[in-house]
Amino acid sequence: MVLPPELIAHAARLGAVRLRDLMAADRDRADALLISHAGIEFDCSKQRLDGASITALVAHLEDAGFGARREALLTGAIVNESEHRPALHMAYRHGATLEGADVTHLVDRTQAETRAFAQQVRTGQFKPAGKAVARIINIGIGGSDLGPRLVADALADHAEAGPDLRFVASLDPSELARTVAGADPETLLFVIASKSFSTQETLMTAQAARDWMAGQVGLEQAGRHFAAASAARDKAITFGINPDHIFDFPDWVGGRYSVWSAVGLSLEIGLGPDVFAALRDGAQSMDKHFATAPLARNLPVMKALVDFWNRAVLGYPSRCVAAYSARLGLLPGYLQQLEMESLGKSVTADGLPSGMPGGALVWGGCGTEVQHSFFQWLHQGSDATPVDFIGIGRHFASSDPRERVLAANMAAQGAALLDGVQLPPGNDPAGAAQKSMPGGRVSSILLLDDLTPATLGALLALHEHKVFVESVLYGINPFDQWGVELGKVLTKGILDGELSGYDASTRAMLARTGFVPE
Ligand SMILES: O=P(O)(O)OC[C@H]1O[C@](O)(CO)[C@@H](O)[C@@H]1O
Repeated sequence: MVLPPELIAHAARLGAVRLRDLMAADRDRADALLISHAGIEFDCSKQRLDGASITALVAHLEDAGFGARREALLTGAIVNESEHRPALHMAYRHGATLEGADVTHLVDRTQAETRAFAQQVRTGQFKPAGKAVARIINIGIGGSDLGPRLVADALADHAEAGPDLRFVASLDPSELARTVAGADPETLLFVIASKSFSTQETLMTAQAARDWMAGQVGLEQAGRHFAAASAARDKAITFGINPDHIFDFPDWVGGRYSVWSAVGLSLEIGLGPDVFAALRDGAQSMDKHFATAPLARNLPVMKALVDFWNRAVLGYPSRCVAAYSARLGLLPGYLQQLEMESLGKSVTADGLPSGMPGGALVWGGCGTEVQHSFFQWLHQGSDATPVDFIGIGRHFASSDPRERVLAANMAAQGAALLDGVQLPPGNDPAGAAQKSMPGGRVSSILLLDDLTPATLGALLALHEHKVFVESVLYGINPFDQWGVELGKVLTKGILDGELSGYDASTRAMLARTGFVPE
Protein backbone atom coordinates (compact mmCIF):
# COMPACT_ATOMS: atom_id res chain seq x y z
CA MET A 1 0.00 0.00 0.00
CA VAL A 2 1.15 3.54 -0.63
CA LEU A 3 -0.29 6.79 0.57
CA PRO A 4 -2.08 8.61 -2.24
CA PRO A 5 -0.51 11.97 -3.12
CA GLU A 6 -3.80 13.75 -2.25
CA LEU A 7 -3.49 12.70 1.38
CA ILE A 8 0.12 13.86 1.51
CA ALA A 9 -0.91 17.18 -0.03
CA HIS A 10 -3.71 17.63 2.50
CA ALA A 11 -1.30 16.87 5.32
CA ALA A 12 1.14 19.50 4.02
CA ARG A 13 -1.65 22.06 3.62
CA LEU A 14 -3.12 21.43 7.07
CA GLY A 15 0.30 21.18 8.68
CA ALA A 16 0.96 24.76 7.70
CA VAL A 17 -2.16 26.02 9.51
CA ARG A 18 -2.42 26.69 13.23
CA LEU A 19 -4.96 24.30 14.74
CA ARG A 20 -6.81 27.20 16.33
CA ASP A 21 -7.03 28.97 12.97
CA LEU A 22 -8.30 25.81 11.35
CA MET A 23 -11.07 25.72 13.91
CA ALA A 24 -11.87 29.40 13.56
CA ALA A 25 -12.11 29.08 9.77
CA ASP A 26 -15.24 26.95 9.96
CA ARG A 27 -17.98 27.97 12.37
CA ASP A 28 -19.82 24.69 11.83
CA ARG A 29 -16.78 22.59 12.52
CA ALA A 30 -17.74 21.47 16.04
CA ASP A 31 -21.04 20.10 14.71
CA ALA A 32 -19.71 18.79 11.42
CA LEU A 33 -16.99 16.74 13.11
CA LEU A 34 -19.30 15.22 15.70
CA ILE A 35 -20.79 11.77 15.11
CA SER A 36 -23.11 10.00 17.52
CA HIS A 37 -24.49 6.53 17.83
CA ALA A 38 -25.69 4.17 20.58
CA GLY A 39 -25.17 6.71 23.34
CA ILE A 40 -21.63 7.60 22.25
CA GLU A 41 -20.50 10.90 20.77
CA PHE A 42 -17.26 11.02 18.80
CA ASP A 43 -15.91 14.55 18.59
CA CYS A 44 -12.93 14.86 16.27
CA SER A 45 -13.14 18.62 15.81
CA LYS A 46 -9.78 19.07 17.58
CA GLN A 47 -8.01 16.98 14.94
CA ARG A 48 -5.88 18.43 12.17
CA LEU A 49 -8.54 17.58 9.60
CA ASP A 50 -11.14 19.37 7.52
CA GLY A 51 -13.90 18.43 5.10
CA ALA A 52 -11.61 18.08 2.09
CA SER A 53 -9.11 15.85 3.86
CA ILE A 54 -11.91 13.68 5.25
CA THR A 55 -13.34 13.29 1.77
CA ALA A 56 -9.90 12.20 0.57
CA LEU A 57 -9.57 9.72 3.43
CA VAL A 58 -12.97 8.22 2.68
CA ALA A 59 -12.02 7.92 -1.01
CA HIS A 60 -8.77 6.21 -0.03
CA LEU A 61 -10.66 3.74 2.15
CA GLU A 62 -13.00 2.93 -0.71
CA ASP A 63 -10.05 2.53 -3.09
CA ALA A 64 -8.44 0.15 -0.60
CA GLY A 65 -11.41 -2.19 -1.14
CA PHE A 66 -13.22 -1.49 2.11
CA GLY A 67 -16.70 -2.24 0.74
CA ALA A 68 -15.84 -5.78 -0.31
CA ARG A 69 -13.73 -6.40 2.78
CA ARG A 70 -16.52 -5.32 5.15
CA GLU A 71 -18.98 -7.47 3.22
CA ALA A 72 -16.60 -10.41 3.60
CA LEU A 73 -16.32 -9.80 7.34
CA LEU A 74 -20.04 -9.52 7.93
CA THR A 75 -21.02 -12.51 5.82
CA GLY A 76 -18.51 -14.88 7.35
CA ALA A 77 -16.05 -15.18 4.48
CA ILE A 78 -12.43 -16.05 5.26
CA VAL A 79 -10.96 -12.75 6.42
CA ASN A 80 -8.29 -14.32 8.63
CA GLU A 81 -6.30 -15.67 5.72
CA SER A 82 -3.28 -17.05 7.58
CA GLU A 83 -5.54 -19.18 9.79
CA HIS A 84 -8.15 -19.82 7.07
CA ARG A 85 -11.03 -18.60 9.20
CA PRO A 86 -13.81 -16.08 9.20
CA ALA A 87 -13.98 -13.65 12.14
CA LEU A 88 -17.54 -13.85 13.32
CA HIS A 89 -17.41 -12.71 16.93
CA MET A 90 -20.29 -10.36 15.98
CA ALA A 91 -22.50 -13.45 15.71
CA TYR A 92 -22.49 -13.45 19.51
CA ARG A 93 -24.32 -10.17 19.24
CA HIS A 94 -26.72 -11.89 16.79
CA GLY A 95 -25.92 -10.22 13.58
CA ALA A 96 -24.05 -12.31 11.10
CA THR A 97 -23.96 -15.44 9.02
CA LEU A 98 -21.14 -17.89 8.42
CA GLU A 99 -20.37 -18.52 4.75
CA GLY A 100 -24.01 -17.99 3.92
CA ALA A 101 -25.10 -20.42 6.62
CA ASP A 102 -26.89 -19.03 9.63
CA VAL A 103 -24.82 -19.59 12.75
CA THR A 104 -27.31 -18.24 15.22
CA HIS A 105 -28.34 -21.78 16.23
CA LEU A 106 -24.78 -22.42 17.39
CA VAL A 107 -24.59 -19.10 19.17
CA ASP A 108 -28.03 -19.57 20.70
CA ARG A 109 -27.10 -23.00 22.03
CA THR A 110 -24.00 -21.75 23.86
CA GLN A 111 -25.77 -18.66 25.09
CA ALA A 112 -28.63 -20.75 26.46
CA GLU A 113 -26.12 -23.05 28.17
CA THR A 114 -24.04 -20.31 29.75
CA ARG A 115 -27.14 -18.39 30.84
CA ALA A 116 -28.63 -21.51 32.47
CA PHE A 117 -25.37 -22.32 34.25
CA ALA A 118 -24.95 -18.71 35.36
CA GLN A 119 -28.46 -18.77 36.83
CA GLN A 120 -27.78 -22.05 38.60
CA VAL A 121 -24.64 -20.65 40.17
CA ARG A 122 -26.24 -17.33 41.05
CA THR A 123 -29.33 -18.87 42.64
CA GLY A 124 -27.28 -21.35 44.63
CA GLN A 125 -28.78 -24.28 42.76
CA PHE A 126 -25.28 -25.28 41.71
CA LYS A 127 -23.41 -26.25 44.87
CA PRO A 128 -19.99 -27.74 44.17
CA ALA A 129 -19.55 -28.79 47.79
CA GLY A 130 -23.01 -28.40 49.29
CA LYS A 131 -22.61 -24.62 49.60
CA ALA A 132 -23.57 -21.85 47.20
CA VAL A 133 -20.75 -20.29 45.20
CA ALA A 134 -19.60 -17.03 46.77
CA ARG A 135 -16.56 -16.25 44.62
CA ILE A 136 -15.72 -16.92 40.98
CA ILE A 137 -12.12 -16.82 39.89
CA ASN A 138 -11.50 -16.39 36.16
CA ILE A 139 -8.15 -17.88 35.16
CA GLY A 140 -7.07 -16.73 31.70
CA ILE A 141 -4.72 -14.38 29.89
CA GLY A 142 -4.81 -12.02 26.90
CA GLY A 143 -8.31 -11.93 25.44
CA SER A 144 -9.45 -14.51 27.98
CA ASP A 145 -8.67 -12.01 30.72
CA LEU A 146 -8.53 -8.41 29.48
CA GLY A 147 -12.07 -8.19 28.09
CA PRO A 148 -13.79 -9.94 31.01
CA ARG A 149 -11.68 -8.03 33.53
CA LEU A 150 -12.48 -4.66 31.93
CA VAL A 151 -16.21 -5.38 31.73
CA ALA A 152 -16.32 -6.65 35.31
CA ASP A 153 -14.66 -3.51 36.58
CA ALA A 154 -16.56 -1.11 34.32
CA LEU A 155 -19.96 -2.54 35.21
CA ALA A 156 -19.35 -3.29 38.87
CA ASP A 157 -21.95 -0.66 39.81
CA HIS A 158 -24.51 -2.39 37.58
CA ALA A 159 -23.92 -5.91 38.88
CA GLU A 160 -26.94 -7.73 40.18
CA ALA A 161 -26.29 -9.21 43.63
CA GLY A 162 -24.30 -12.40 43.15
CA PRO A 163 -20.94 -14.02 43.69
CA ASP A 164 -17.81 -11.97 43.95
CA LEU A 165 -15.70 -11.96 40.78
CA ARG A 166 -11.88 -12.13 40.67
CA PHE A 167 -9.26 -12.64 37.97
CA VAL A 168 -5.87 -14.28 37.72
CA ALA A 169 -3.68 -13.84 34.65
CA SER A 170 -0.19 -13.76 36.08
CA LEU A 171 2.03 -16.78 36.64
CA ASP A 172 3.34 -15.07 39.75
CA PRO A 173 2.10 -17.42 42.49
CA SER A 174 1.17 -14.44 44.65
CA GLU A 175 -1.69 -13.60 42.26
CA LEU A 176 -3.52 -16.86 42.74
CA ALA A 177 -2.81 -16.69 46.47
CA ARG A 178 -4.35 -13.23 46.59
CA THR A 179 -7.53 -14.22 44.78
CA VAL A 180 -8.27 -17.15 47.07
CA ALA A 181 -7.28 -15.33 50.26
CA GLY A 182 -10.09 -15.10 52.79
CA ALA A 183 -12.44 -17.35 50.83
CA ASP A 184 -14.14 -20.48 52.09
CA PRO A 185 -12.70 -23.01 49.57
CA GLU A 186 -16.04 -24.82 49.44
CA THR A 187 -17.67 -21.70 47.98
CA LEU A 188 -15.16 -21.18 45.16
CA LEU A 189 -15.71 -21.71 41.45
CA PHE A 190 -12.77 -21.43 39.06
CA VAL A 191 -13.58 -20.62 35.44
CA ILE A 192 -10.69 -21.58 33.17
CA ALA A 193 -11.01 -19.31 30.14
CA SER A 194 -8.77 -20.32 27.26
CA LYS A 195 -9.72 -20.51 23.62
CA SER A 196 -6.89 -22.91 22.85
CA PHE A 197 -6.76 -24.57 26.27
CA SER A 198 -3.05 -24.82 25.69
CA THR A 199 -1.76 -21.47 26.91
CA GLN A 200 1.08 -22.23 29.27
CA GLU A 201 0.35 -19.53 31.85
CA THR A 202 -3.33 -20.42 32.07
CA LEU A 203 -2.76 -24.17 32.32
CA MET A 204 -0.07 -23.83 34.98
CA THR A 205 -2.24 -21.53 37.07
CA ALA A 206 -5.26 -23.80 36.60
CA GLN A 207 -3.16 -26.76 37.74
CA ALA A 208 -1.91 -24.78 40.74
CA ALA A 209 -5.51 -23.84 41.59
CA ARG A 210 -6.58 -27.46 41.39
CA ASP A 211 -3.66 -28.58 43.56
CA TRP A 212 -4.57 -25.90 46.08
CA MET A 213 -8.23 -26.95 46.05
CA ALA A 214 -7.22 -30.59 46.45
CA GLY A 215 -5.27 -29.58 49.53
CA GLN A 216 -8.35 -27.81 50.90
CA VAL A 217 -11.25 -30.10 50.02
CA GLY A 218 -9.58 -33.32 48.87
CA LEU A 219 -8.59 -34.55 45.43
CA GLU A 220 -11.97 -36.07 44.62
CA GLN A 221 -13.93 -32.94 45.45
CA ALA A 222 -11.54 -30.45 43.86
CA GLY A 223 -12.71 -31.01 40.27
CA ARG A 224 -16.27 -29.93 41.12
CA HIS A 225 -15.04 -26.39 41.61
CA PHE A 226 -13.95 -25.96 37.98
CA ALA A 227 -15.71 -24.90 34.79
CA ALA A 228 -14.20 -23.92 31.45
CA ALA A 229 -14.82 -21.68 28.46
CA SER A 230 -12.87 -22.93 25.46
CA ALA A 231 -12.85 -23.69 21.76
CA ALA A 232 -10.91 -26.87 22.58
CA ARG A 233 -13.46 -28.98 24.47
CA ASP A 234 -11.33 -32.14 24.16
CA LYS A 235 -8.36 -30.49 25.84
CA ALA A 236 -10.52 -29.18 28.66
CA ILE A 237 -11.86 -32.69 29.19
CA THR A 238 -8.32 -34.10 29.20
CA PHE A 239 -7.42 -31.53 31.82
CA GLY A 240 -10.20 -32.99 33.91
CA ILE A 241 -13.03 -30.48 33.66
CA ASN A 242 -16.51 -32.00 33.91
CA PRO A 243 -17.85 -32.03 30.28
CA ASP A 244 -21.18 -30.61 31.54
CA HIS A 245 -19.32 -27.54 32.74
CA ILE A 246 -17.34 -26.87 29.59
CA PHE A 247 -18.84 -24.09 27.48
CA ASP A 248 -17.42 -24.03 23.99
CA PHE A 249 -17.29 -21.66 21.07
CA PRO A 250 -15.99 -21.95 17.50
CA ASP A 251 -12.43 -21.11 16.49
CA TRP A 252 -13.71 -18.22 14.37
CA VAL A 253 -14.03 -16.19 17.54
CA GLY A 254 -10.60 -14.59 17.95
CA GLY A 255 -9.11 -14.45 21.45
CA ARG A 256 -9.20 -10.66 21.72
CA TYR A 257 -12.80 -10.66 20.43
CA SER A 258 -13.97 -13.46 22.70
CA VAL A 259 -15.57 -11.63 25.61
CA TRP A 260 -18.94 -11.90 23.84
CA SER A 261 -18.73 -15.68 23.66
CA ALA A 262 -18.53 -18.28 26.44
CA VAL A 263 -15.39 -16.47 27.59
CA GLY A 264 -17.87 -14.04 29.14
CA LEU A 265 -19.11 -16.85 31.44
CA SER A 266 -17.55 -15.42 34.58
CA LEU A 267 -19.21 -12.08 33.75
CA GLU A 268 -22.55 -13.71 33.19
CA ILE A 269 -22.29 -15.29 36.61
CA GLY A 270 -20.73 -12.34 38.40
CA LEU A 271 -22.72 -9.47 36.86
CA GLY A 272 -25.88 -11.37 35.97
CA PRO A 273 -27.09 -12.65 32.58
CA ASP A 274 -29.28 -9.62 31.92
CA VAL A 275 -26.39 -7.21 32.38
CA PHE A 276 -24.31 -9.34 30.03
CA ALA A 277 -27.17 -9.42 27.49
CA ALA A 278 -27.43 -5.61 27.63
CA LEU A 279 -23.69 -5.38 26.93
CA ARG A 280 -24.18 -7.51 23.81
CA ASP A 281 -27.19 -5.43 22.74
CA GLY A 282 -25.13 -2.26 22.86
CA ALA A 283 -22.49 -3.91 20.71
CA GLN A 284 -25.14 -5.13 18.28
CA SER A 285 -26.40 -1.60 17.83
CA MET A 286 -22.87 -0.50 16.89
CA ASP A 287 -22.59 -3.48 14.50
CA LYS A 288 -25.70 -2.36 12.64
CA HIS A 289 -24.48 1.21 12.44
CA PHE A 290 -21.08 0.02 11.19
CA ALA A 291 -22.74 -2.10 8.51
CA THR A 292 -25.07 0.57 7.18
CA ALA A 293 -24.15 4.18 8.03
CA PRO A 294 -22.56 6.29 5.27
CA LEU A 295 -18.80 6.18 5.68
CA ALA A 296 -18.35 9.85 6.57
CA ARG A 297 -21.04 9.52 9.28
CA ASN A 298 -20.03 6.05 10.42
CA LEU A 299 -18.56 6.22 13.92
CA PRO A 300 -16.09 3.29 13.77
CA VAL A 301 -15.07 4.26 10.23
CA MET A 302 -14.44 7.90 11.18
CA LYS A 303 -12.55 6.90 14.32
CA ALA A 304 -10.37 4.63 12.17
CA LEU A 305 -9.77 7.35 9.59
CA VAL A 306 -8.69 9.79 12.30
CA ASP A 307 -6.33 7.25 13.88
CA PHE A 308 -4.95 6.26 10.47
CA TRP A 309 -4.47 9.91 9.53
CA ASN A 310 -2.53 10.58 12.71
CA ARG A 311 -0.43 7.45 12.48
CA ALA A 312 0.22 6.87 8.79
CA VAL A 313 -0.12 10.35 7.30
CA LEU A 314 0.95 12.75 10.05
CA GLY A 315 3.37 10.20 11.50
CA TYR A 316 2.49 10.13 15.20
CA PRO A 317 3.85 6.81 16.53
CA SER A 318 1.49 6.51 19.50
CA ARG A 319 -1.93 7.47 20.82
CA CYS A 320 -2.76 8.14 24.44
CA VAL A 321 -6.12 7.02 25.85
CA ALA A 322 -7.16 8.98 28.93
CA ALA A 323 -10.33 7.64 30.53
CA TYR A 324 -12.10 10.11 32.81
CA SER A 325 -13.93 7.40 34.70
CA ALA A 326 -12.35 5.16 37.31
CA ARG A 327 -14.54 2.39 35.98
CA LEU A 328 -12.78 2.59 32.62
CA GLY A 329 -9.30 2.44 34.09
CA LEU A 330 -8.65 -0.92 32.43
CA LEU A 331 -9.65 0.34 28.98
CA PRO A 332 -6.13 1.34 27.84
CA GLY A 333 -4.82 -2.15 28.66
CA TYR A 334 -7.71 -3.78 26.84
CA LEU A 335 -7.16 -1.55 23.81
CA GLN A 336 -3.47 -2.36 23.82
CA GLN A 337 -4.22 -5.98 23.04
CA LEU A 338 -7.10 -5.24 20.67
CA GLU A 339 -5.17 -2.70 18.63
CA MET A 340 -1.55 -3.76 18.93
CA GLU A 341 -2.07 -7.51 18.57
CA SER A 342 -4.34 -6.78 15.58
CA LEU A 343 -2.41 -4.00 13.86
CA GLY A 344 1.20 -4.54 14.94
CA LYS A 345 2.11 -6.02 11.54
CA SER A 346 3.83 -4.94 8.37
CA VAL A 347 3.22 -7.80 5.92
CA THR A 348 0.11 -8.19 3.75
CA ALA A 349 -2.04 -11.32 3.46
CA ASP A 350 -0.05 -12.07 0.28
CA GLY A 351 3.19 -12.05 2.28
CA LEU A 352 4.45 -8.80 0.82
CA PRO A 353 5.74 -5.80 2.77
CA SER A 354 2.69 -3.63 3.43
CA GLY A 355 4.70 -0.44 2.98
CA MET A 356 2.70 1.04 5.86
CA PRO A 357 3.63 1.54 9.49
CA GLY A 358 0.84 -0.58 11.04
CA GLY A 359 -1.20 0.57 14.02
CA ALA A 360 0.01 3.02 16.64
CA LEU A 361 1.34 2.18 20.06
CA VAL A 362 -1.57 2.63 22.49
CA TRP A 363 -1.02 3.71 26.05
CA GLY A 364 -2.83 5.68 28.71
CA GLY A 365 -4.50 5.72 32.08
CA CYS A 366 -7.19 7.29 34.18
CA GLY A 367 -7.97 10.99 34.51
CA THR A 368 -7.50 13.04 36.55
CA GLU A 369 -4.75 10.85 38.03
CA VAL A 370 -2.68 10.90 34.86
CA GLN A 371 -2.73 14.70 34.85
CA HIS A 372 -0.44 14.36 37.84
CA SER A 373 1.89 11.95 36.10
CA PHE A 374 2.44 11.91 32.33
CA PHE A 375 0.32 14.87 31.19
CA GLN A 376 3.31 17.15 31.69
CA TRP A 377 4.96 15.19 28.85
CA LEU A 378 1.86 15.58 26.68
CA HIS A 379 1.75 19.34 27.18
CA GLN A 380 5.40 20.30 26.99
CA GLY A 381 7.34 17.23 25.84
CA SER A 382 8.91 17.25 22.41
CA ASP A 383 6.80 14.37 21.07
CA ALA A 384 3.35 15.74 20.36
CA THR A 385 0.96 12.82 20.76
CA PRO A 386 -2.75 12.50 19.90
CA VAL A 387 -4.98 11.89 22.90
CA ASP A 388 -8.36 10.17 23.09
CA PHE A 389 -10.38 11.51 25.99
CA ILE A 390 -13.04 9.05 27.10
CA GLY A 391 -15.64 10.67 29.30
CA ILE A 392 -19.14 10.37 30.69
CA GLY A 393 -21.62 12.98 29.45
CA ARG A 394 -23.83 12.73 32.52
CA HIS A 395 -20.97 13.99 34.67
CA PHE A 396 -21.09 17.48 33.15
CA ALA A 397 -24.48 18.17 34.76
CA SER A 398 -24.15 15.85 37.74
CA SER A 399 -25.44 16.89 41.15
CA ASP A 400 -22.21 15.46 42.57
CA PRO A 401 -19.55 18.18 42.31
CA ARG A 402 -16.79 15.59 42.03
CA GLU A 403 -18.26 14.29 38.79
CA ARG A 404 -18.62 17.82 37.42
CA VAL A 405 -15.00 18.58 38.30
CA LEU A 406 -13.90 15.32 36.69
CA ALA A 407 -15.73 16.26 33.48
CA ALA A 408 -14.44 19.84 33.57
CA ASN A 409 -10.89 18.54 33.89
CA MET A 410 -11.30 16.41 30.80
CA ALA A 411 -12.65 19.36 28.81
CA ALA A 412 -9.85 21.58 30.09
CA GLN A 413 -7.09 19.16 29.10
CA GLY A 414 -8.29 19.00 25.49
CA ALA A 415 -8.49 22.79 25.38
CA ALA A 416 -5.02 23.16 26.92
CA LEU A 417 -3.47 20.77 24.40
CA LEU A 418 -5.13 22.69 21.60
CA ASP A 419 -4.54 26.26 22.78
CA GLY A 420 -1.27 26.06 24.64
CA VAL A 421 -0.08 29.34 26.05
CA GLN A 422 2.66 31.77 25.05
CA LEU A 423 3.70 33.97 27.95
CA PRO A 424 5.28 37.35 27.12
CA PRO A 425 9.00 37.39 28.04
CA GLY A 426 8.62 40.47 30.31
CA ASN A 427 11.56 40.72 32.68
CA ASP A 428 11.76 36.94 33.12
CA PRO A 429 12.17 35.53 29.58
CA ALA A 430 13.54 32.20 30.81
CA GLY A 431 10.65 31.68 33.20
CA ALA A 432 8.12 32.72 30.55
CA ALA A 433 9.62 30.27 28.06
CA GLN A 434 9.51 27.45 30.58
CA LYS A 435 5.90 28.18 31.47
CA SER A 436 4.72 28.45 27.87
CA MET A 437 3.10 25.51 26.13
CA PRO A 438 3.19 24.98 22.39
CA GLY A 439 -0.46 23.97 21.94
CA GLY A 440 -1.62 22.74 18.55
CA ARG A 441 -1.78 19.22 19.96
CA VAL A 442 -4.63 17.13 18.64
CA SER A 443 -7.20 15.14 20.59
CA SER A 444 -10.56 13.42 20.19
CA ILE A 445 -13.37 12.92 22.66
CA LEU A 446 -15.47 9.80 23.02
CA LEU A 447 -18.31 10.80 25.30
CA LEU A 448 -20.63 8.12 26.64
CA ASP A 449 -24.07 9.47 27.66
CA ASP A 450 -23.53 7.38 30.76
CA LEU A 451 -21.52 4.27 31.55
CA THR A 452 -24.09 1.49 31.15
CA PRO A 453 -23.85 -2.10 29.91
CA ALA A 454 -25.19 -0.93 26.53
CA THR A 455 -22.82 2.01 26.06
CA LEU A 456 -19.86 -0.10 27.17
CA GLY A 457 -20.84 -2.80 24.66
CA ALA A 458 -21.11 -0.16 21.95
CA LEU A 459 -17.72 1.32 22.93
CA LEU A 460 -15.99 -2.06 22.65
CA ALA A 461 -17.66 -2.91 19.32
CA LEU A 462 -16.76 0.55 18.04
CA HIS A 463 -13.09 -0.16 18.70
CA GLU A 464 -13.28 -3.67 17.23
CA HIS A 465 -14.69 -2.28 13.99
CA LYS A 466 -12.30 0.66 14.02
CA VAL A 467 -9.40 -1.79 14.14
CA PHE A 468 -10.88 -3.70 11.21
CA VAL A 469 -11.17 -0.52 9.12
CA GLU A 470 -7.57 0.40 9.92
CA SER A 471 -6.44 -3.08 8.89
CA VAL A 472 -7.93 -2.44 5.45
CA LEU A 473 -5.98 0.82 5.20
CA TYR A 474 -2.77 -0.89 6.31
CA GLY A 475 -3.40 -3.90 4.04
CA ILE A 476 -2.90 -6.41 6.86
CA ASN A 477 -4.80 -9.28 8.49
CA PRO A 478 -5.99 -8.02 11.91
CA PHE A 479 -7.12 -11.43 13.14
CA ASP A 480 -3.88 -13.39 13.53
CA GLN A 481 -0.95 -12.84 15.93
CA TRP A 482 2.02 -14.82 14.70
CA GLY A 483 4.39 -12.37 16.34
CA VAL A 484 3.71 -13.81 19.77
CA GLU A 485 4.58 -17.37 18.78
CA LEU A 486 8.39 -17.20 18.62
CA GLY A 487 8.62 -16.19 22.27
CA LYS A 488 6.54 -19.22 23.23
CA VAL A 489 8.88 -21.55 21.29
CA LEU A 490 11.98 -19.99 22.81
CA THR A 491 10.53 -20.25 26.32
CA LYS A 492 10.10 -23.97 25.75
CA GLY A 493 13.73 -24.24 24.58
CA ILE A 494 14.94 -22.54 27.74
CA LEU A 495 12.78 -24.73 29.94
CA ASP A 496 14.08 -27.81 28.11
CA GLY A 497 17.66 -26.61 28.58
CA GLU A 498 18.35 -26.63 24.84
CA LEU A 499 20.36 -23.43 24.79
CA SER A 500 22.93 -23.96 22.04
CA GLY A 501 21.02 -21.81 19.52
CA TYR A 502 20.51 -18.89 21.92
CA ASP A 503 22.48 -15.66 21.89
CA ALA A 504 25.42 -15.22 24.27
CA SER A 505 23.66 -12.59 26.38
CA THR A 506 20.68 -14.84 27.12
CA ARG A 507 22.90 -17.84 27.85
CA ALA A 508 25.10 -15.77 30.16
CA MET A 509 22.10 -14.49 32.10
CA LEU A 510 20.72 -17.99 32.57
CA ALA A 511 24.13 -19.19 33.76
CA ARG A 512 24.52 -16.21 36.11
CA THR A 513 21.15 -16.71 37.74
CA GLY A 514 21.59 -20.45 38.20
CA PHE A 515 18.48 -21.17 36.09
CA VAL A 516 17.49 -24.81 36.37
CA PRO A 517 15.88 -26.38 33.26
CA GLU A 518 12.91 -28.69 33.84
O1 LIG B 1 -7.42 -17.96 25.18
P1 LIG B 1 -6.08 -18.56 24.99
O2 LIG B 1 -6.05 -19.57 23.89
O3 LIG B 1 -5.55 -19.11 26.27
O4 LIG B 1 -5.10 -17.43 24.50
C1 LIG B 1 -4.82 -16.31 25.28
C2 LIG B 1 -4.20 -15.21 24.47
O5 LIG B 1 -2.99 -15.64 23.88
C3 LIG B 1 -2.84 -15.05 22.60
O6 LIG B 1 -2.96 -16.04 21.65
C4 LIG B 1 -1.49 -14.46 22.44
O7 LIG B 1 -0.52 -15.35 22.86
C5 LIG B 1 -3.96 -14.06 22.49
O8 LIG B 1 -4.34 -13.78 21.20
C6 LIG B 1 -5.02 -14.72 23.30
O9 LIG B 1 -6.03 -13.81 23.68
